[in-house]
Amino acid sequence: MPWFAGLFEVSAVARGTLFVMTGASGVGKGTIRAQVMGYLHKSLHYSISMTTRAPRPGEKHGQDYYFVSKEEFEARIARNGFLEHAEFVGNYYGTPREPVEEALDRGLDVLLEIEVQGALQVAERAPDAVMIFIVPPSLSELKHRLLLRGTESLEKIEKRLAQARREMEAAHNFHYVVVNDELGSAVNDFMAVIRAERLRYPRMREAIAQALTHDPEIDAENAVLEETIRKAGS
Ligand SMILES: Nc1ncnc2c1ncn2[C@@H]1O[C@H](COP(=O)(O)OP(=O)(O)OP(=O)(O)O)[C@@H](O)[C@H]1O
Ligand SMILES: Nc1nc2c(ncn2[C@@H]2O[C@H](COP(=O)(O)O)[C@@H](O)[C@H]2O)c(=O)[nH]1
Repeated sequence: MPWFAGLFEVSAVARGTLFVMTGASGVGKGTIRAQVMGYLHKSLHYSISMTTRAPRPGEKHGQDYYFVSKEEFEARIARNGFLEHAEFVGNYYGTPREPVEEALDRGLDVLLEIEVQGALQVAERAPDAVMIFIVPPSLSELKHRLLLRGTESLEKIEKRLAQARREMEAAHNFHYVVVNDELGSAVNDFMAVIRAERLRYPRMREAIAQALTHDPEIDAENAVLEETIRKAGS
């Protein structure tokens, strides 16, 4: 059997890739995600998380998060309804399992934007997931961004910053690191990771199978060219 025979047995839809973006609170994950989704909204499914934190002004249920009670969240934990979940500075956050599995099965890539403990759970449960760690240019800049964002009290900002120092020690567990200094460069780097991952061999099996086919129109032109060259040489 030729080496490429298996290429033709590719299932109709290749499973999508799971991309996990993590990093300290305030590093710019949500900002990068919004831009990336602007470019890739047709091929990348953003997983909407569930949380017990109260909505911030302007945040919408079902768009920014599913805002639920502690009881509802714990009931979902009990029925294994999360791909991952974690407690972060006094609230629960989690990724509902089913929509992620469904999108991956449909061949869509999926993006999670989650904190570090949850990302490490995904790395263990889904070893094929692509893990991307976002870092700030400095801790001073991280604090500056949280202060300017103005969505948390000073006390909560200090808690998030203390957590950030611990989280950055976990950076070695991730495949890629993107520095979010200048936003445009960070978005480009993030997009480069997605582009490169989409060119990995398992995703390119159909392209290789296609490369081994013939096109009758080009074959006919080739025959004419061959004949012309042969005549010119005789
Ligand atoms: N490259 C950047 N330069 C300057 N400011 C930035 C940059 N990226 C994001 N910001 C700003 O920093 C603040 C925090 O960004 P964002 O909310 O996206 O962070 P996050 O990592 O999603 O935070 P959290 O984890 O707390 O949800 C926002 O006000 C955002 O506008
Ligand atoms: N483990 C998970 N972490 C999540 C999820 N959704 C969001 N997050 C992260 O929580 C913190 C705080 O978020 P905020 O909206 O209150 O600022 C931040 O790092 C988010 O990325 C999730 O489903 N699981």
